[in-house]
Amino acid sequence: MKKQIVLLPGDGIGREIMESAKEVLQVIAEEFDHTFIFHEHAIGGAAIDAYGEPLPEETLKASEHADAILLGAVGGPKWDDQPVHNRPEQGLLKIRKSLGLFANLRPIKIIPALTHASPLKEDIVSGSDILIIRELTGGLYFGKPSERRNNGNSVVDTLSYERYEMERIIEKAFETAMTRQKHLTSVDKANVLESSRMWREIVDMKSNEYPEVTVEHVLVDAAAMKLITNPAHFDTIVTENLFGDILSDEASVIPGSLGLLPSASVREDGVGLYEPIHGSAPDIAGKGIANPLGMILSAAFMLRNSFGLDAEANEIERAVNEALEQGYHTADLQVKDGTLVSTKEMTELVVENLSTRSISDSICLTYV
Ligand SMILES: NC(=O)c1ccc[n+]([C@@H]2O[C@H](COP(=O)([O-])OP(=O)(O)OC[C@H]3O[C@@H](n4cnc5c(N)ncnc54)[C@H](O)[C@@H]3O)[C@@H](O)[C@H]2O)c1
Ligand SMILES: CC(C)[C@H](C(=O)O)[C@@H](O)C(=O)O
Ligand SMILES: [Mg+2]
Repeated sequence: MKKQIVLLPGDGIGREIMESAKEVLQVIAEEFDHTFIFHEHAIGGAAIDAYGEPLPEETLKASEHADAILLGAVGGPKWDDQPVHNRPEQGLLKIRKSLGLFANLRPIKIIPALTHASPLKEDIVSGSDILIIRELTGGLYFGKPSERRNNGNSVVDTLSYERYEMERIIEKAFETAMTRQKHLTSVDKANVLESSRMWREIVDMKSNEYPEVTVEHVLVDAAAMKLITNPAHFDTIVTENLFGDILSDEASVIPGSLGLLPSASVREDGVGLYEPIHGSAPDIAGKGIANPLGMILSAAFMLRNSFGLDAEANEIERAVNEALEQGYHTADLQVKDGTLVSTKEMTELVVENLSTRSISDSICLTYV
């Protein structure tokens, strides 16, 4: 299989972990006889420095023509003085919006080798397998007006959604729930927000089309509490943009670190942008200690979801688990014993485990 993949490393640790994903994909390409052609482009702060804007035209054009896009992370204190409309983060919002990537899938699972890594009690997190489906191209992030008024003494941000924007993400959530445990939790703030009342109406209407799916409505504040006191309660969660952003970072304590979680941002035709859910981590950028596994697992997510390469994605996930099983971990993971490794070392361990598999497989085949 031949695929054109656009790489957008971005800023901070985004640049460090993108190297890891690239290396893993190169090994997969060799092992499985694929051709992955990488096209690297600037986004975020790096693009502001080089082109004066966070999403240059050539980055967007290349992304439009790609088979899939991998993104590291954007942002950092260097660009704090930029006006809001030209901050690094706007590059990310604009690429999501321009490519119509309205559905953000954020799976939260316990990695088998990491059952002890969560700060939560093991019996609480045990068996957790959650998919947060976050609306990604509407809500407060994109509503107009968004501005200071009255000589800077008042401010307005706008939460706006069109009906079709809610309908398509809710439809996606029902469809996805049908492939999972058929339990859908819709998260909103319908006790206060008009937008949430419309959201709830649409969920209730859609539920008539999916009688097999059990639906519950949970207010976002209670959902935040339940997510970490009883994560095993949840299967598929659907929510609007900002609530999904906050809940997914919170949910990362279930497996043990923000550095572990991958995501896919997709539209109806399956075109996707894949990125870890975390940011550019300015506090550790440049130190070579970032956890590359959320990025590597995002590459696996891309292979499975955009290219249908299940065996290859499984292979990466197996190699990640194996590296952790052997007792290696990066500094973000609070595991008692084991060996602390750098970003590069963790990447090499994953790569070695990919290769080991091929060697042991061929030995097995010889004996069979
Ligand atoms: N998708 C994105 O590009 C994205 C996502 C979130 C935040 N951001 C941006 O990143 C910048 C920093 O934001 P922040 O500090 O609030 O959030 P962050 O996610 O960058 O970091 C939060 C904490 O988690 C740690 N962390 C994150 N990823 C890690 C990893 N892979 N390995 C080890 N530790 C990791 C960081 O060191 C930090 O202590 C901001 O400019 C923000 O806007 C970008
Ligand atoms: C950087 C920021 C705009 C972004 C978001 O809020 O969507 C990030 O937090 C994320 O989760 O991808
Ligand atoms: Mg976020």
